[in-house]
Amino acid sequence: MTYEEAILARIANVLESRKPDAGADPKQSYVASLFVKGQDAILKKVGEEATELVMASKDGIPDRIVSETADLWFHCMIALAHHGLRPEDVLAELARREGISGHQEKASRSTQGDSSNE
Ligand SMILES: N=c1c2ncn([C@@H]3O[C@H](COP(=O)(O)OP(=O)(O)OP(=O)(O)O)[C@@H](O)[C@H]3O)c2ncn1[C@@H]1O[C@H](COP(=O)(O)O)[C@@H](O)[C@H]1O
Repeated sequence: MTYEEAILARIANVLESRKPDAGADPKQSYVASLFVKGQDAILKKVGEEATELVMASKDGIPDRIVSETADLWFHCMIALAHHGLRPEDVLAELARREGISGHQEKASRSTQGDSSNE
């Protein structure tokens, strides 16, 4: 496991420990408070953080772009955890896609009769 993978895995472990059935206190833990509020609250934060990243990117301030991207990734990890998924699942999917052009992937979808992205 790389240093970066280890960071994501450690955060994912902390997220698991913040779930209601793990006994985390929503008054003490931001993550626990989001889990208690439920999926809609988690997804609302994902949407807000995505919008904040868009604004930071338009402003072109590198520190803010990094900070807002961290916020977005973090809240995406909470959304994954809500579904029992882990960052390793996303890394595996990215690894599977490595070297496959997006154009090539889309073309192969249309020859398979997948019209979901038309
Ligand atoms: N990486 C993070 C992290 N990034 C962002 N945040 C929080 O996510 C929230 C982002 O919301 P906003 O930027 O919109 O700020 P806000 O207006 O204060 O938030 P809201 O009131 O709208 O929810 C803030 O409260 C941030 O502090 C994080 N909270 C926790 N972590 C990690 O999660 C771990 C567990 O956190 P707790 O569950 O709080 O102990 C921590 O040790 C960290 O490793």
